[in-house]
Amino acid sequence: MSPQRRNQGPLLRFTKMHGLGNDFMVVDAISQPFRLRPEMIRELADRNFGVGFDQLLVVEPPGLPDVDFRYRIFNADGSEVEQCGNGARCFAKFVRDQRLTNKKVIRVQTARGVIELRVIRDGVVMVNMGVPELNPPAIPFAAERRKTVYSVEVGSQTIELSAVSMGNPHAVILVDNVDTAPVSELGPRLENHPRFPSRANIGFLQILSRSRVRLRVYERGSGETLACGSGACAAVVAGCLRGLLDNRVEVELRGGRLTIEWQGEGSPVMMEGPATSVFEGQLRLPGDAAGSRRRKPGRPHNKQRH
Ligand SMILES: N[C@H](CCC[C@H](N)C(=O)O)C(=O)O
Repeated sequence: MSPQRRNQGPLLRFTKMHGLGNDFMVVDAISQPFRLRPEMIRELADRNFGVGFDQLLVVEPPGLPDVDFRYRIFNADGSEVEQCGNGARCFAKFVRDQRLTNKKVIRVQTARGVIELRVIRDGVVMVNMGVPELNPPAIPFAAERRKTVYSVEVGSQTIELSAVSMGNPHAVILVDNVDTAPVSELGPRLENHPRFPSRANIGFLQILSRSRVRLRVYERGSGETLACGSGACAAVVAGCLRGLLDNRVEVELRGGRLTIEWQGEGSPVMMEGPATSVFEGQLRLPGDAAGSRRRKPGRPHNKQRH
């Protein structure tokens, strides 16, 4: 986004937010026109040359009769994805702060279904994250049949993992100590493993007790984040299915704590946690930002399998 080109396009208003340090650029695409190519999203995600964020969250008008908004999610690599739990809490705070609604129970349509956001008080939101998907083809994960723990070959290693979808795909690996877990080495190799045809978020789970865990997540399309809401949900589901956790679990992430509840197969995962606004900003997009087909030279097109 060269400076001289910066002054050609429209001004874009946004709010910078985070959920336990998992940070977002949030855009109201109802009150202002907004459409960005993946390359532009990658530029805006850059923490030196752009705004800097793990995900871009976009608020759009509803596409279904019984929902309040459409909720679109883009990773820092520009890939559009199906779910973002920390983002959902921030979404609820954003639409109320921006006076787009005064509801305290907000139904939003994502790429993988409808989720319900319940504002407990300002800055604290409970999200019904939906029923986890465990059947391999729906995750998607390549396996002959559904198992609680799969063995996956990564180079010369065999990794034991659980596979869960919260709308987005997750692998969950048990570790003795998240502080020494091979997040940066194993995370990207599993994120892009062929058995995850849509890639995956990789969670490293340390069990402290039946109601307390620690978790680090190497996120699909963004790398390790300080917190991952859908990852916390997937980790609790995996731990419960392994018989290691009770129904209500405190998940300690590097950015803070989430409360996750799951009553077992067929029931939705409930997540409660904070949502924080940091600042409001505006930026001028390059004149051709809004989606002309001309590709920018130079940047390798990111490997996106969506
Ligand atoms: N990286 C994720 C999207 C964001 C999830 C995370 N930030 C959360 O809070 O759930 C994916 O590609 O599925």
